[in-house]
Order: sequence, then C-alpha cells, then structure tokens
Amino acid sequence: MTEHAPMSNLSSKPAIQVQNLSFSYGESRVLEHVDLTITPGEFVGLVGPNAGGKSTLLKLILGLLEPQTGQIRVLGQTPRQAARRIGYVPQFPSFPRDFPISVEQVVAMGRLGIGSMLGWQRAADRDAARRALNEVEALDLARRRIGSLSGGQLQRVLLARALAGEPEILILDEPTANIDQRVETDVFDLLATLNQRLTILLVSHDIAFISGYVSRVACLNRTLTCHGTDAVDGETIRELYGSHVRLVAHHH
Ligand SMILES: Nc1ncnc2c1ncn2[C@@H]1O[C@H](COP(=O)(O)OP(=O)(O)OP(=O)(O)O)[C@@H](O)[C@H]1O
Repeated sequence: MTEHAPMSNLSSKPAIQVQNLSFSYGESRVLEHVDLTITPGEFVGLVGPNAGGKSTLLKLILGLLEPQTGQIRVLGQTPRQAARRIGYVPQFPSFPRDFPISVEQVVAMGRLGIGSMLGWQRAADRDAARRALNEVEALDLARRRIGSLSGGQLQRVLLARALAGEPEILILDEPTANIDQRVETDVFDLLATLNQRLTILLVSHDIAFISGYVSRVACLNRTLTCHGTDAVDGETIRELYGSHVRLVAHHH
C-alpha cells in the first residue's frame, strides 16, 4: 500500500500554513485568528492598511517572532527550522547605506549560516552570489559600493542577496516602495520569472498594480480574508479591499 508513497509528498506540503494565529505586542492585539495557506508555486500579494499587521505576519513566518496562539508551518517545518529555505527582502535595507561594503559582499551575506562561519569566502558561496546577481541582471554592479546605487539597483541587489541562499520561498516586504513605476515594472517582471521556480509572498500597498502579477491577494487588517484574482481587475480589488476595511471597522 505504501509502495507508491511519493517522495513528492514533501513538495506537496503547503509552502506556508498559518492556522488560527493571534499575536499581540504587549496589550496590543495586532493579529487575530489568521488562517492562510499558500501552496508551492503561488505568488500571493499581501495587502492592507497601515499598521494592519502585514510586517508582523511576515516576521512570524520568518521565525523572528513567536506566535502566542495558533501555529505556523513553512514547508512542513517550524519557521525557525525552515528559515534557510526562505529568502527575505526587508522593507528597508537593514544596514546603513553609507557602510563601506561592496554589492558582492552584501549579496554574499545571503549565504551566511549556510556553509562555514566564513561561508562567503568559499568559492561555492562566491559562485552562488554571482549567479544570484546575474539572475537579477546586476552582475555589472558587483564591485560597486552599496551606498552608490540607485533605489532600483539597490532593490535588485537585495533581491540577489535573498536568492544567494538558494531559497524555495521568497518573502518581500514592499520591495518597490521607494522606486518609480518603470523600475517597479522591471522588478515585478523579474519576480514573475522567479515565480516559475519559487513560491512568493509579497507585501504591497499598490493593489491595482500587483493584481496583474499575483495569483491571489490576501487582505490583512488584524484579521485576514483571501480573494482569488480570477477576472478581478484593479477596480474590483480596490472595492474588495475597501469593503474589507469597513467590515473590520465594525468589530470595534
Ligand atoms: N516591535 C513592536 N512593538 C510594539 N508594537 C509594534 C511593534 N512592531 C509593530 N508594532 C505595531 O503593530 C501594529 C502592526 O504593525 P505592522 O508593522 O505589522 O503593520 P503593517 O501592516 O506592516 O504596517 P505598514 O503598512 O504601515 O508597514 C502597528 O500598530 C505597529 O505600531
């Protein structure tokens, strides 16, 4: 009966599974009874009003915060166990822009913890960093100082940093918040290509824009509702989003 027990069982597990998750900072409840299942290969856009809990949910999925109630599984593991299988692009660079460090070194940081303590010095790690830079079409920036880059270039480099760890899931927190629309389109075209081999969860304010790229939109304002994007245009999503905000407001 088990002769066909598929190896692929592993990959058929949800990429991310959030069940009945609640989280508070002190007395302040930020997330309440959140359920979200993301299957491998999906590209999910997480949208919602300011302070709706989006970054907090990402931090819980990344294992940077611990849920007080409910559970999270990432590729069948706890968030901490799965941390190296996720590539994360933070909302703002988590290093000073004037830090004297090259693009290549920033990207190599995405390998830390994978090999030895000096992992970024190993040839395999250097190759992975260069492959990642090549994939985001930024190999020509390798020797540049990180602080000298434009917003769009910096975003590509941060994406390369996340890819250097060869993740199975990519999580991005407002990756295009500080760049113009033309560059935003380039970044999303790149994400669409990456989505051919990676599951993507992306926070954005720009619902109309992301609706052209994502397979599903999840609206978060303390609680969460998900909507498919079949035949949903930007206007419809704005309506869903608006009605959700009003719906949640009734809870007070
Ligand atoms: N470390 C913290 N300690 C206390 N409160 C926090 C902390 N981090 C976030 N909060 C609060 O939790 C709420 C949710 O914040 P969060 O950053 O998750 O929202 P968000 O949806 O990502 O917001 P935005 O769209 O503005 O980035 C906010 O009221 C915020 O002030």
